[in-house]
Amino acid sequence: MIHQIFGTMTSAGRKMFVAAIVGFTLYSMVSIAMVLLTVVAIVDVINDSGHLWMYAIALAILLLVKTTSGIWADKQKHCAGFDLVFQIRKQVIRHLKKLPLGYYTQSRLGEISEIIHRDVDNMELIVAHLWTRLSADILVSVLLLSGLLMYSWPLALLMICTLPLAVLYLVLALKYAQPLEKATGDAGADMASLFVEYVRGMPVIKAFSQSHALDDRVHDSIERFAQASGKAAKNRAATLAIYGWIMNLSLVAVITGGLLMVLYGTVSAVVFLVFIVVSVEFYKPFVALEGHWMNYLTCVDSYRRITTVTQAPILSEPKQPRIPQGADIAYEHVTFRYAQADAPALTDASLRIPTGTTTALVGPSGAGKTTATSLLMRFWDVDSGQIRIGGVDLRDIGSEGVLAQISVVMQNVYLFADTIANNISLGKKDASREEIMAAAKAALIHDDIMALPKGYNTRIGENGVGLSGGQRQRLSVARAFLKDAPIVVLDEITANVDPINEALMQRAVTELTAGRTVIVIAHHLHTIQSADQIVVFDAGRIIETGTHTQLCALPDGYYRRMWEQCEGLV
Ligand SMILES: Nc1ncnc2c1ncn2[C@@H]1O[C@H](COP(=O)(O)OP(=O)(O)OP(=O)(O)O)[C@@H](O)[C@H]1O
Repeated sequence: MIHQIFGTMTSAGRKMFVAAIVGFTLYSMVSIAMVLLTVVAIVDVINDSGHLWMYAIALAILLLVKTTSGIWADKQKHCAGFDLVFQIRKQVIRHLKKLPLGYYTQSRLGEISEIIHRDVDNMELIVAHLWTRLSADILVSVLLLSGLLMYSWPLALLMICTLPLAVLYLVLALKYAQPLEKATGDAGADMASLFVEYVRGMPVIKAFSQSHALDDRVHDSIERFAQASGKAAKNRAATLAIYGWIMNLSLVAVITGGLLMVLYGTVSAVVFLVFIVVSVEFYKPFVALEGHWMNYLTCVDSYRRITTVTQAPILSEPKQPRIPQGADIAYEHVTFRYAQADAPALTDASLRIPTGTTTALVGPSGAGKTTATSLLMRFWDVDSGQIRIGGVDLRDIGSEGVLAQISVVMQNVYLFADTIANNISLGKKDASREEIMAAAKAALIHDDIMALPKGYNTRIGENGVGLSGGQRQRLSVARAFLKDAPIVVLDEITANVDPINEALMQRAVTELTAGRTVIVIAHHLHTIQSADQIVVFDAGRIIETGTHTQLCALPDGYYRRMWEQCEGLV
């Protein structure tokens, strides 16, 4: 981890890191020099040497050097820490962009946001608060100890007599603390992701307030986090107290041994006094060690979570992407299984969709219709077989190339907190206002937009401005018009819009799909009778393919039974 973190920092960041260590070393050395000078001054002034003003000036100069080096080192350490956080955050975002879209349906958004915010911020601890101080402290301690050993080695040995035991205790205690810190971090990430789910699902939660299912999960997660962090905090407090006690036994040893040596005349009272004062300075880094180590554990834990994003597998992209010739689609013996699933969602599926035709995918819930369209958009790559657009394998076209060929109109339309115009121009970033308006007119949403307070410049979400379900769907049709891709994937509208909106949507969609290759995930059989091809899925397999008339003519066919049931209901 340490090696990788240093590799992530820029050379300017690394320079600031070294500068911070130099600054803190200077700061600590000057602090010790001031203490020693004070002791010498007291002895000297008591002996009436008359150097009082000289000592006062020397102390004032040292104080100035100490303050300046402290401020400088502090600034350098924070800048080095920010450099690291900035670089890691950029790395995470770069990788997030490369991840297949399928990753986002699997992974929880709250968790990703928690990693980008809290875990990446935690990495600043490691550089700013841990390594710079620790490196400087270790350097100063070694220098101090060498000096004191030369000054009076018996007292110096007494000063460090319990230190190895204290450090050994700390190492063991922190090994014990590691799973507690990990549990706290994981519970925090879990709680954050549930909060996001909770806020996003608020309308549903309110509508089904009887069930309280998510309420209970949120409360459980809060409790789990409180319990985990409480346990970790108790353990920290106990570790700190015991560690401090073992270490301070050295101080008792120095005082007792030193007093005996003064009594027997082995050392002078001044040497003894110097040792007591310097011991306090010597122990300071070791007192801080516990906190440093805890920070280190936090960082290791955060780094582990960051790598779950930065090392998530990405789809391989072609060095020289090929451009499809035409908009016909071919599925050849496609098999695909989701990462955590036992059975494949699609098995040996083969299908040909000629350019400019409409194909409806039908079948019971969970049959594999959405998976088939997701694979076409390269949200994931197939496990075996291949999918081709215009005769070229999707893996040779590359993710960007594939998505450029396809417009998607889904039931759940995501709108960004931006202007209506920018929401439409997602399909074509450099679109002019005229092009945006033409697309909106074609999608029969122009009049609705003009009725909004600022027309196309109205921001979604501002002053409570929103769009109805039907309007949102037509806005997504406008996006598709603007994108003008040769293939359209359409999730057929279910009954969640009113008849007027549904009729408008149907007209807009008919206009959009004319002349394009269209795949419709069909929920109503009576809307797809005129499709050029109907593909029936069941348990991940394509079991029937044909026109409505052909499929109805199949004796005991699956589609025929579905159709008869549907007719019966009508
Ligand atoms: N992200 C996912 N991770 C794991 N399994 C999934 C995922 N998405 C779908 N599945 C599973 O894959 C199978 C096919 O699902 P798919 O969504 O393709 O069916 P569908 O025919 O579109 O269903 P529906 O009409 O209800 O949308 C189902 O068993 C489903 O549980």
